[in-house]
Amino acid sequence: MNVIRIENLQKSYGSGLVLKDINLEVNSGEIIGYIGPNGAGKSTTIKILIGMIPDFDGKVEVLGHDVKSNSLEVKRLIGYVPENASLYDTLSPMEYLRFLGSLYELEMNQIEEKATELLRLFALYDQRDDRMTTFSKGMKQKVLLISGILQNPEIIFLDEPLSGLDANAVILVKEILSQLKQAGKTIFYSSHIMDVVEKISDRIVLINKGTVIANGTFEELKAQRETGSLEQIFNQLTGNTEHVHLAEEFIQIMNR
Ligand SMILES: Nc1ncnc2c1ncn2[C@@H]1O[C@H](COP(=O)(O)OP(=O)(O)OP(=O)(O)O)[C@@H](O)[C@H]1O
Repeated sequence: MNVIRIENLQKSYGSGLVLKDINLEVNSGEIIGYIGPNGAGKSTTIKILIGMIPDFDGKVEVLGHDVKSNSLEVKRLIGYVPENASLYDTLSPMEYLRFLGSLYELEMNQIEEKATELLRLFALYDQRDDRMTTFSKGMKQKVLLISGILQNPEIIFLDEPLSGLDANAVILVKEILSQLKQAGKTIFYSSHIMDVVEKISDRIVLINKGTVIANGTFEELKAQRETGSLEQIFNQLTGNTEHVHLAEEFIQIMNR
């Protein structure tokens, strides 16, 4: 069953067309690794899917709801972990999670219990009432991860979710994602950390300059190329095979 359907999606900012013609279907229970170079349009796609960007061309449905005409229902059903640790950091983690939980109309005692326990699992229990202005990037990212799953959503959209996390937290999040998948959740996962995408994704969708240029399992993508790792496939498909020369040029300019 399709839980995400994207048909002929186009998105412009001013005169610049950043999503050219995206067509994509995601099945229930799949982990999609959504990858591409900087500026390819990954975050823009995710923001359209979660109903944050309403002005686009084409048809986008999430869990059977048209995101343009029914974005509130979509927002109710999905979880979103944004990139760049963007949260209200003058609040404490508990205040932030109470606020988020109440937007999702969760019971206050349920929010208290779940938030406290999830913060404990991420080693943030002792800081649960501290203002997040003093938090490191990774500590903020942990709070964002909790806020994306607090309401037990059907689909979880993660935009660079491992950003700033230490090695222990990365292992924990990878395990959480694979157990969420086993529990039937659909995960739309965008990241630049190729070895993690390679390991956790059922299907990898590679976009470049606003267009899907590859869509398949890691084994399928590998079978079409001579190269072995997803990082090498990514470099080959997005035309970046010049990194040694680029690095030499970089150092030469630096030394001038
Ligand atoms: N609010 C905006 N106004 C104008 N242009 C924007 C805006 N947001 C994104 N863009 C442009 O749209 C393009 C796609 O950006 P997007 O953030 O979706 O890329 P991305 O694939 O997520 O990149 P990254 O890997 O660097 O996070 C870029 O050229 C970017 O400059």
